Parts: sequence; C-alpha cells; structure tokens
Amino acid sequence: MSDPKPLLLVAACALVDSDNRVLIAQRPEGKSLAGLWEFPGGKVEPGETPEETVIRELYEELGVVTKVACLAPLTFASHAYERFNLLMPLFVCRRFENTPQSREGQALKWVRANRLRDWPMPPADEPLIPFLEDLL
Ligand SMILES: Nc1nc2c([nH]c(=O)n2[C@H]2C[C@H](O)[C@@H](COP(=O)(O)OP(=O)(O)OP(=O)(O)O)O2)c(=O)[nH]1
Repeated sequence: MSDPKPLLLVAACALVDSDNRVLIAQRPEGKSLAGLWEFPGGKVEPGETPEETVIRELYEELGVVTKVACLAPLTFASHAYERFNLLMPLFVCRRFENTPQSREGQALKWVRANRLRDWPMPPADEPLIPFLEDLL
C-alpha cells in the first residue's frame, strides 16, 4: 500500500475592499495549479498560527499590512488532492493598510463574490464561494 497522504495546513484570506469586492491572485507558471485564481495565503510554517501565516503572506505577496484583530474566520476548505489532503481556513479582512501590489509577479483582480465563478479556481476553493456570496 502507498503511504498515507499528509495533511497540509494552508491559511488563506479574502481581502475585501470598500466596494465589497474580493481580491484573487493568479498562481504563476511553474507552480502547482498554475493559472488558477486563489485567495492570498500559504502554508502554515512550524510554530505559526494560521493568523500569523495570513499576516506574513499578505505582506510578502502583496505588501499589505494587517493584524490579528482584523482577521475574521469565515469558513474552511477541505480537499483531497492527489499528493496531500488540504485543510485551509479562510479568513476575511476588510481593514488593512496599503494597496495590494503584485510582489511575486502574480496577476491580481478585485472581483464581486457573485462573479468569482468567472475565474477558474483550485477545486478546493469552489465550496468557499457561497460563503462569500452570503457575506458580501
Ligand atoms: N494560498 C492559497 N493556496 C491554495 C488555495 N487553494 C488551494 O487549493 N491552495 C493550495 C495550493 C498549494 O498547494 C497550497 C498553498 O501552497 P503555497 O501557496 O504556500 O505554496 P506553493 O504555491 O509554493 O505551493 P506548491 O507549488 O508547493 O504546491 O494550497 C487558495 O485559495 N489560496
């Protein structure tokens, strides 16, 4: 039998602007799931809380500064990928400093929640969309 698949903990965030639009970022060529649109975030590193991961990734990927008190838990994704099982809490953040900039070459887009389906997302993300539609 093959080894059991590891559980991968990733923390992600829906940044919401004053117009109630959500920021998505396109995964660059060369990465897994390249070309798909995702919520900013990344793997939770050892010793980090998911909130710390989101704060770090928002800064690294987008130059955005926020704090734990500005992150509200919304829901989570759970998806069996071929090589791992993904568990991904999704936070919502409306209060942040700096306009998001592409710091890692990724395309960025502000999208209404009810238009998220127009942008192909990783399979794990599809069940998250109704939660954002309800919220926004
Ligand atoms: N940040 C983020 N990751 C997501 C989303 N949906 C989804 O399936 N993922 C997956 C893609 C990656 O396998 C993993 C996040 O890893 P990462 O962003 O820290 O690392 P990475 O691009 O270098 O990943 P990889 O190439 O090693 O797979 O979670 C999402 O909405 N946001």
